[in-house]
Amino acid sequence: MKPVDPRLLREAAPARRFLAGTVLLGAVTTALVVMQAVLLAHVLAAAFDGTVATAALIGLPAVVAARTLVAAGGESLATRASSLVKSRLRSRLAGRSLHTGGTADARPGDLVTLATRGLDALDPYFARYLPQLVLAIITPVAVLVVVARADLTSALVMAVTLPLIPVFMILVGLHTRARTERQWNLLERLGGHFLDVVQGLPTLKVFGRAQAQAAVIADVTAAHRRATMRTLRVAFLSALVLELLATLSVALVAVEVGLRLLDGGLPYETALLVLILAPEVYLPLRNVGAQFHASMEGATAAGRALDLLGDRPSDGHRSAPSIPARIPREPAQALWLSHVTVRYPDRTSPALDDVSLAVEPGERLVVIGPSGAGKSTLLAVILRFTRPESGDTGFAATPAADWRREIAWVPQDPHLFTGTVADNIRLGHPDADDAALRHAAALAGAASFIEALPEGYLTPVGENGSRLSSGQRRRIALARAFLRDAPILLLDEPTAHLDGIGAAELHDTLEHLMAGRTVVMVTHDHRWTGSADRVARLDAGRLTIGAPLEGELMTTAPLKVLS
Ligand SMILES: Nc1ncnc2c1ncn2[C@@H]1O[C@H](COP(=O)(O)OP(=O)(O)OP(=O)(O)O)[C@@H](O)[C@H]1O
Repeated sequence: MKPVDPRLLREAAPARRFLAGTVLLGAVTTALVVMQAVLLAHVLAAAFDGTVATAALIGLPAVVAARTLVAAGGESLATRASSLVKSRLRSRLAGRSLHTGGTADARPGDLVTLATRGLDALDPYFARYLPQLVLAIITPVAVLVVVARADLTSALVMAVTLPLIPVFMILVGLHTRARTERQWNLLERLGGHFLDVVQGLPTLKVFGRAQAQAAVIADVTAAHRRATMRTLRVAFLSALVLELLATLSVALVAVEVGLRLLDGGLPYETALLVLILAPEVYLPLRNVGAQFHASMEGATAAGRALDLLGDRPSDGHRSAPSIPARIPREPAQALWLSHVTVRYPDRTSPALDDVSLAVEPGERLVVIGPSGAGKSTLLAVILRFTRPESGDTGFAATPAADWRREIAWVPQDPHLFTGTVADNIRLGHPDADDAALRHAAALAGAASFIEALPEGYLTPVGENGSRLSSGQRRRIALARAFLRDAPILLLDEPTAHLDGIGAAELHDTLEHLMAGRTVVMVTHDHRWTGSADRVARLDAGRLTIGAPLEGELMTTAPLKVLS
């Protein structure tokens, strides 16, 4: 990281007035530092001679008070500059995220970490580091000029030792940069991964991968902790060494001044002035080193935010299925519900009201119904995400994890996890080899667009597939289902939000996937009723076999209802 990031300063253009005020107050502080030293030397020298320098005695507290006020004013101006820059960067990040659902290089979780904790860390950069940087430039020069006019030898000693501090700081900075960047990357990964896992928890549960993800979060947390400790260690050590260097330099001036004072080669008041001013030459540089470490996190985060505000999401194209699916085994447990009622905690009317149905092995049941009728709730009961308030099911006695092994679920908006395309398909069957993976992708009609991606199957998909179109995400979810090769298939609105062409392209793939499996499909799309073995209708939680609505194709056998 450079001492000052020019992009960040450009971003701070609207806060220019505040920053200019900070620089001006820095110059005033320097003048006050010199005045304070001159007055103090005068008061002490007078006291040594047995007199009282009244004017200097009155002026001294006034100068100290003015120094305090100017320092407070400087910090307040710098904080206002920081707030302006933060809110500008935040709104640009939010705008970017809204338009793209993330960026090519950042997942929504990363953006949240950046926009909150990351940009908050800019306060030390603007409120303390930048003002201190100004002081570190103005004060040593001004003090050296004052000392040179009083005593050239001391000024020369200071001029020789002073550059050692920035040289040493640059060396430490180079060493720290990589560590801070690593620490920040890990924190971002942690934020992104956590959000990713929470969003995709239902999918992880169905595929039995939730525990594995918890272990990944634990690993990233531990790595972040180690990186933070390493960065802190370097920061503490470098502060110690800078302190030592500055103290030795002041001691050198003190020895040289003391010897000449004993010789009588230096007036008492001049010696005092040099001794009081000597630490002031090194202090601002020492402080800027400390503030540099405190502000690095914010500056790194802001740099990352500025990097991200320039990228574009990529897209691909669709492909058609080519290879026939193989016939899967029968489910081990019976798929039936008897008098099942589900009521959500804050609702008076039930989401499913006394629903009974049985689906035969290999049968295809299509459940249609308007929005809010309870279709997703029905799937949630079968997936064991929702426990019925009353009623019984054929799978209630089976442990949920075992039952879910029988199921492949393609949700309405499939969740893709951070990782490669291959990782996402393998969720369906973690031990599957590459050949099986490619076969599943081909069956899902996903092979050609995956192979056209920059790194093929090893291309990272971005958080929740932000680099893929919604049709491509759906095909990856279908590939997952093909690879899972489970006897029961649950489909939630498989062609929702697709135009006529998109839905038609997906139709053949879905037919392949459904072939030979026990299928429950919930949908608004009446076109699917034509190929169903049976059609059920859900209305306000009640499953009915009523007369088809106008335009509906309810040409199927009546629904079997368990008594
Ligand atoms: N977690 C929940 N808490 C409270 N009420 C819920 C919850 N989930 C669903 N509901 C309510 O239960 C009813 C059935 O919802 P469900 O999502 O099953 O319907 P749906 O037919 O799948 O709708 P859509 O087609 O819009 O997805 C609705 O009235 C809905 O508002």
